Amino acid sequence: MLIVADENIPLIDEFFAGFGEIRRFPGRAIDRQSVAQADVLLVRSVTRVDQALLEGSPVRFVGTCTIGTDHLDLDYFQQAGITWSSAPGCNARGVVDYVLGSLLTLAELEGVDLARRCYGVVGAGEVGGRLIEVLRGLGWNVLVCDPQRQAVEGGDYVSLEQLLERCDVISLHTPLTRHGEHRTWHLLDRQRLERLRQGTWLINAARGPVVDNRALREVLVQREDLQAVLDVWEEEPTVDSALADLCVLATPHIAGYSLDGKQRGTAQIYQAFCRHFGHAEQVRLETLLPAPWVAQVSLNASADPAWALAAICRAVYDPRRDDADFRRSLSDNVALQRSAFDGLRKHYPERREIDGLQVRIQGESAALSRIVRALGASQV
Ligand SMILES: NC(=O)c1ccc[n+]([C@@H]2O[C@H](COP(=O)([O-])OP(=O)(O)OC[C@H]3O[C@@H](n4cnc5c(N)ncnc54)[C@H](O)[C@@H]3O)[C@@H](O)[C@H]2O)c1
Ligand SMILES: O=C(O)[C@H](O)[C@H](O)COP(=O)(O)O
Repeated sequence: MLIVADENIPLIDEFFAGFGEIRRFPGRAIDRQSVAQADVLLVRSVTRVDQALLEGSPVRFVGTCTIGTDHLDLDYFQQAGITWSSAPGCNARGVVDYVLGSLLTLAELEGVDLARRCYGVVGAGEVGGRLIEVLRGLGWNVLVCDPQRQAVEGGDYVSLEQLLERCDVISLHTPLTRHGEHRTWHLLDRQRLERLRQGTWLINAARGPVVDNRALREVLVQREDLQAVLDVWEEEPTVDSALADLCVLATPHIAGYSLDGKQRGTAQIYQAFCRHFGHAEQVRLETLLPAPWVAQVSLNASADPAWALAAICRAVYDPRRDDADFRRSLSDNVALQRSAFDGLRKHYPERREIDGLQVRIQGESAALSRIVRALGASQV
């Protein structure tokens, strides 16, 4: 069996070495020639997998070690009888940690109390659902827009217009879809951006084109009251550096890049591969993840809760470092800028997830215990 894989998929040998030859390529360089003899294709989000790539190749299984599937032509797979799998939820926690870190940064810059803001989560799936749970666990006010879920479940959802009208923080967690009643391409278009409440914080860690980037740049120039955090870009790896300059935090599509999340992505594809080819699973992710650099933090029960929240989150992850690395990499030379974007992602430092942390509270504090619980960390 020949397995062609994106070179940025971690643990590929650990999971797949027993099954045949593995050939690695940079994701953006995977072409018809690379897959001409492949039985299995394992990709990340940067490889467009469609008829133009696969027609005439022997590929019968495609795995993407990502949550997003907008780079796959699923209609073609069905028509061509190609089995595929993504890795639902694999890096959802990483995105939640990114949003938390962004909120902490924004709160510090503007001197506001996070508990007094109204949060709007657009898309309540793996990422949005976990985020809602954390924010509500902290006792914060959260409104949710997810028309598909609303249609199936009924319940406590609001329309996008109501959410934009009432929320001071908007966090986007929809897939990128270009067709249909609920398409998300330019979901936040110029009209909606112009209507954002005074002082709104907008966070996009979904896909770049969910926000009209050009309109956002122009609106941010006109309205200094708005604050934007962007992890994803409409033409990435090309970045509108004028837009990046206007953002409070700007990062190169790394919101979900926890080590746990990336390795979980490979493990999920391995499991789908084993199911498809009828192999027993021999490798377990738990045996491969290294011990985290910071396993435990200790807080005194007298700590101010807002300070404690920041201390716990930042012990694990602080997006300001990613923002600084990204800003240093921006260049007017498009080729250099694109390769820096990919380089930062390829050499991303080890980062773990907040819910893997142990928190020791010296003394008794119901408020601190609630924060630890809400974050999904364990109190010891
Ligand atoms: N920046 C990153 O590193 C990163 C990491 C992971 C995922 N993502 C992106 O985030 C997206 C969401 O991930 P997920 O795991 O939560 O996906 P998911 O499929 O579990 O959930 C998406 C939710 O969005 C809802 N939705 C779809 N269209 C909508 C619309 N028009 N308005 C409101 N809600 C809508 C769906 O009903 C669903 O509940 C992924 O598709 C991916 O593109 C980005
Ligand atoms: O969809 C996802 O899972 C995320 O956007 C993921 O972080 C994409 O990472 P990439 O495949 O581009 O390395």
